[in-house]
Amino acid sequence: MISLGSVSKRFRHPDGGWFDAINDVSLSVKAGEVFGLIGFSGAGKSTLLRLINLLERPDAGCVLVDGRELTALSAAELRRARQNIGMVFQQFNLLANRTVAENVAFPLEIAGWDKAAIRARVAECLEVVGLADRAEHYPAQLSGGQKQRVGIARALAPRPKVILADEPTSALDPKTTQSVLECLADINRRFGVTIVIVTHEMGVVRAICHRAALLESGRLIEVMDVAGGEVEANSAAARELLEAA
Ligand SMILES: Nc1ncnc2c1ncn2[C@@H]1O[C@H](COP(=O)(O)OP(=O)(O)OP(=O)(O)O)[C@@H](O)[C@H]1O
Repeated sequence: MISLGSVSKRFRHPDGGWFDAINDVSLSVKAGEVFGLIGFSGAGKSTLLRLINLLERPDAGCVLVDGRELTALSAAELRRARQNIGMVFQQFNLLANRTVAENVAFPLEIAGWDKAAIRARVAECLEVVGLADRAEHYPAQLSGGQKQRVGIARALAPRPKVILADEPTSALDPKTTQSVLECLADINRRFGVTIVIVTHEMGVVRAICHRAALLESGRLIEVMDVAGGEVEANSAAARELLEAA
């Protein structure tokens, strides 16, 4: 479903030099997989996630999603291709002056859906995340976990094949974290949506990932399998993260 071929991304330092945030990373994510990107702070996890939908454009390498080479598309084609890729953010990024239903409707309005189809799809997605009774509430009236469920419903609304989640539970307490991860796992199982999730916690990898890539200083260290809730890791960096968990 997702293939990154030798992608690299560098940023300019304030001192004028360059900083390699992602260095020659290749990896593939299978259709229907929940795939983690894990590593310590500054490892390049968020940058790599944003390279998948070209929110960051790689300086080198290619990005394929669902058989399309995003790096080769025109701006208009890329806008359409991105409708196939939902995104969930750490700080939820909800529109404060829109109700829950209006937030979920937002990407469908942008995509030009008609009003009746939007109404039906919003109701469906709020049902999936267990917030049907909050449709007319505003974000400020919700708990953190509920806000993130709205974020997930909004990402799911355009029927994407891929959802990218950037530290979706980092702002939440452990119990709420569990329920938000279950919500994502449920969406993966029921609709076969491929999910890539950035985290610095092995607990998150154990809870919902099928595999996870470990990043360090912008490089891919290893791709770990997760079997029966146990992470199979070989590198010293992975063992350090496992011990910290
Ligand atoms: N737009 C940018 N301009 C300059 N430097 C950037 C930019 N985005 C990221 N970086 C740098 O690239 C490196 C990787 O950042 P990134 O956010 O991808 O790491 P991360 O592993 O997600 O970290 P964290 O867990 O702290 O969010 C960091 O050193 C960061 O300061």
